[in-house]
Amino acid sequence: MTEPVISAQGLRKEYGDFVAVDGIDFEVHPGESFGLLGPNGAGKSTTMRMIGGTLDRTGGQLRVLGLDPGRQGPEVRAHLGVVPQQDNLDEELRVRENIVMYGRYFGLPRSYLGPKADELLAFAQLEAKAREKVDNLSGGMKRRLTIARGLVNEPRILLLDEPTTGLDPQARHVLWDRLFRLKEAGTTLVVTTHFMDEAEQLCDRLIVVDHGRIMAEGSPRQLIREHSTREVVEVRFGSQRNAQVVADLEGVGTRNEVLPDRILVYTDDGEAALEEISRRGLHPITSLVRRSSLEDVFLRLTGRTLVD
Ligand SMILES: Nc1ncnc2c1ncn2[C@@H]1O[C@H](COP(=O)(O)OP(=O)(O)OP(=O)(O)O)[C@@H](O)[C@H]1O
Repeated sequence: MTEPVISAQGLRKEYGDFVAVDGIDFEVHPGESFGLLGPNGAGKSTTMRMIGGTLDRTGGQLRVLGLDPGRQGPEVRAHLGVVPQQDNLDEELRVRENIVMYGRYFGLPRSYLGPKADELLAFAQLEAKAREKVDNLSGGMKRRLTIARGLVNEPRILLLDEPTTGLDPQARHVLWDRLFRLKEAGTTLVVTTHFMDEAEQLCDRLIVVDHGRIMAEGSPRQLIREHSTREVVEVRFGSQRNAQVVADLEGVGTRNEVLPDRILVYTDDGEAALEEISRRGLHPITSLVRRSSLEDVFLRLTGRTLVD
């Protein structure tokens, strides 16, 4: 097996008395797309900042490309691309200049940066916007520019903190496509997200985190297989009746979850479960059968939904 590009053992971060990251272990291998999936406040950004060497850990071991980001921050950052949660583009500069100036911080020569900026603008589908003010870009374009900027030093690892939060569905798909291309080209991606669809789209392997701890680890498919059933039936009886009806649904699937607006019936055969529900004389206002997702895994592991 190849050496991991990131390895954490017992990684810990305390803010005063508060434990934000509570002794987590994980490894990221070259070329993989690795995810940290968890709700707001789970400790994902804190972990990313420790990897990027901008926040000191308070305990445990952390190695990034064989280096200690706590003590060798600049050396580590030379090989990393960072896409923070909030776009921090320079609004004073035009689109292309944002990439060039960022490259200057790395001490990269202008002869390299000119052609590199054009290559990255093409990659980010922003050639036509090269001379625009950053302010005139849409949210999706700003994210793509932040990613392009993060690639200026040809990083071995790209850290993406909540890459598509706040974007509309179409912009999210364009972004996922760009990230998929990077991964195909061999860049290791580390992605934090609280969107299960994003984790399923992007990640080969992920850790599910909650309250600074790892709840589970594996590929999306493995996690679903281990912690959920093949299918889920979602039935709605109206907010008043959901709680009454749940007892009548006992045994239809292997497990039920009652959410405020619906009941989830976990089963390997959704159509058969629906037939059983109507055989029992229960008539939901709406029903649908779907495949299990990482949202179901999270609900199973924590008793809560990912996005409140
Ligand atoms: N500087 C700080 N001082 C005190 N507490 C902090 C500080 N930074 C973060 N925290 C707390 O640590 C916990 C983890 O925060 P973190 O930002 O890592 O979570 P997250 O999983 O990335 O969530 P989000 O998506 O909301 O950023 C939160 O409860 C947060 O309030």
